[in-house]
Amino acid sequence: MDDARPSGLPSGPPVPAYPDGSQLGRQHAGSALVISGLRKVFGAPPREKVAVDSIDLAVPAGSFFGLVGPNGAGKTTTLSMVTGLLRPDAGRVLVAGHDVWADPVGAKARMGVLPDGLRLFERLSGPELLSYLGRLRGMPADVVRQRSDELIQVLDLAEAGGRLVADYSTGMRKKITLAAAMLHSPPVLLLDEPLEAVDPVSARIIRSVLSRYTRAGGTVIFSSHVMALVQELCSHVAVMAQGRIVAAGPIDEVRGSAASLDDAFMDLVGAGEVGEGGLSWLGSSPA
Ligand SMILES: Nc1ncnc2c1ncn2[C@@H]1O[C@H](COP(=O)(O)OP(=O)(O)OP(=O)(O)O)[C@@H](O)[C@H]1O
Repeated sequence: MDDARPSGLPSGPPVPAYPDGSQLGRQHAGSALVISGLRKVFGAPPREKVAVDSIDLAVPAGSFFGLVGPNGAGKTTTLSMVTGLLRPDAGRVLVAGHDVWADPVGAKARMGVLPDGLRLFERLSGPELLSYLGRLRGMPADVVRQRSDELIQVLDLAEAGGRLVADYSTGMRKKITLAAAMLHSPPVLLLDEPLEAVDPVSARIIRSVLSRYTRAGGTVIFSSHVMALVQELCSHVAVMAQGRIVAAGPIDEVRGSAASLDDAFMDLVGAGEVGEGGLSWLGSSPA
């Protein structure tokens, strides 16, 4: 184990190697994630929906990166293509320098994923699930056991003991999936709404584990609707609206002169206030 890393989490390569010899890889040698011209259209004309509209994005290695946007902006579709779950219509994705579609094994070994809609092996206990996934990744049994014990302890899942994942609460499901995502100590974590629908105690634990991971050199990319959380946790942010990236960069730059990230977000996505005349009936006598 690398002594420079905080204890309680598996060690691993914090700095990605960049074996991708392409111009894109060379141009972004300091990036944990590179997205170029990524596009996804659902349906067929005349009813097609451009969910992700040829986006470009570079996420610096070691950053805590928030992907924010209103409902339907394209965040989940983007993360699904980045993690190799959904085939893009066009574009390239490099994770730690490995092309997700040309070199899926290399890319997937370097990422940990918390996907939208948690599908788990419900009839296993938490430790059994981690053991199974670790062995699937080809990790030695003793390493899997040691890391799994530490993750279960740090994520406060030890009391669940042999309880089946099917009986876990939403917060416990997110935590065991996060443990599975971190087990092989990837340099990049991609998390779809890791803190939504999670109670404050579990949320605090998840936040602290993710902060420790970035302090140890890992890169976290997560989607969220909660602007205060993104402002507090993230070093960088990208704002998506209608399938496009409308702003991206260090959080202070994206916030600009606005009082908060929330205000900047409202300006960027063009959200309006409820007008004076709207909902005037609300609060009057029942009909
Ligand atoms: N499988 C699909 N088939 C058709 N349309 C889809 C599909 N998946 C997503 N869409 C559409 O693509 C657009 C982007 O959806 P997406 O789920 O990526 O947005 P999001 O930013 O993650 O939204 P939310 O914040 O609500 O989770 C939406 O208009 C959505 O209805």
